[in-house]
Amino acid sequence: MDYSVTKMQLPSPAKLNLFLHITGQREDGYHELQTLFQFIDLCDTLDFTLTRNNQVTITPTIDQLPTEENLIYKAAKLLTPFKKDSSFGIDIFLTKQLPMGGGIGGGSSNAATTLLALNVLWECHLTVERLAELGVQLGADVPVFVMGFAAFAEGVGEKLQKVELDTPYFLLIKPDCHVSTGQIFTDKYLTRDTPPIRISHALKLGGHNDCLKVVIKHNPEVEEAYLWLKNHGDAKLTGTGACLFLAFDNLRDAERVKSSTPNKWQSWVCRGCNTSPTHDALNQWIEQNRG
Ligand SMILES: C[C@@](CO)(OP(=O)(O)O)[C@H](O)COP(=O)(O)OP(=O)(O)OC[C@H]1O[C@@H](n2ccc(N)nc2=O)[C@H](O)[C@@H]1O
Ligand SMILES: Nc1ncnc2c1ncn2[C@@H]1O[C@H](COP(=O)(O)OP(=O)(O)O)[C@@H](O)[C@H]1O
Repeated sequence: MDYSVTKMQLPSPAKLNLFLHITGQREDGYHELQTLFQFIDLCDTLDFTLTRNNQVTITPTIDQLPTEENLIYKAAKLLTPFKKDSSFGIDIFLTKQLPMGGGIGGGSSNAATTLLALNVLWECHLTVERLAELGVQLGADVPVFVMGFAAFAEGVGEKLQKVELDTPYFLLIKPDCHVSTGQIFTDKYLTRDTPPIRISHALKLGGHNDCLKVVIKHNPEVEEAYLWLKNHGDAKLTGTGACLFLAFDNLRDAERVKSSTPNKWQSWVCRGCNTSPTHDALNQWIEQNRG
């Protein structure tokens, strides 16, 4: 055994798309993007317990989501061929805090956290690059969570260049609606021809979110929250929404605007991070449990 300890607890953070440009569409229908990913310290928690029964269990189940469709389960199944011992199984306890379908990548993050944890507990010994390559099959956002650094991303989000960004406080708001990513990407009025920019341009000048107009058209609740947040600064949509965010230099200002946020919207104050909290915790676990 690489490690005698059979339990591991890891945070599974959300991401923000600080901007999201759609630069084209591939023949398979998927869209070519340019985006700036940053993690935030708002996290789910996953507790892993290694077993010897060759089973994958996840508790509690997510409402209306069969276990086989849970991205945590799919991630575990992807790693099964690489287990050092075929008897290895895993019990996973999920503490969900991240809203689903909010454009903050909770499902993708859970999948990446599972890949990283099982790679160690099941002694698969795959590189993070290989895990990211496997992970993209589960979702375009999985690679950035596996690699664990803030990144300028291209392709469908899997071609990553590491970046160091300011780490502001963010006020994150979730309007009370669920945006369908598929519906946004199939809308004929979606802008798909934003000219590609260079990374230096992206870092200096930022960008916008091409999905905003179409998301607002389909979801009046997002428009209402966007207009409200815009009164306080440069409000942005993350991914295909529904979550919106606004950056602040200091915690006090972020908390002040949060306290005036209408109760009908969930809201959080969080901090941007350039390294994924999953990686910080995993490195600490490895350091503590090395033989
Ligand atoms: C838009 C982004 C930006 O970070 O974030 P989210 O809003 O989902 O968090 C992602 O690229 C979301 O990627 P991913 O998580 O794989 O999207 P999925 O829910 O699997 O995709 C749903 C559908 O959207 C379309 N889709 C998705 C990604 C992409 N680059 N082009 C697409 O055309 C496809 O039709 C796909 O079947
Ligand atoms: N472990 C998981 N956590 C959240 N959502 C999951 C999970 N597994 C599968 N899903 C599915 O993925 C969808 C998108 O989830 P999520 O990644 O949180 O949204 P988004 O990419 O919009 O931020 C959910 O609506 C749900 O059906």
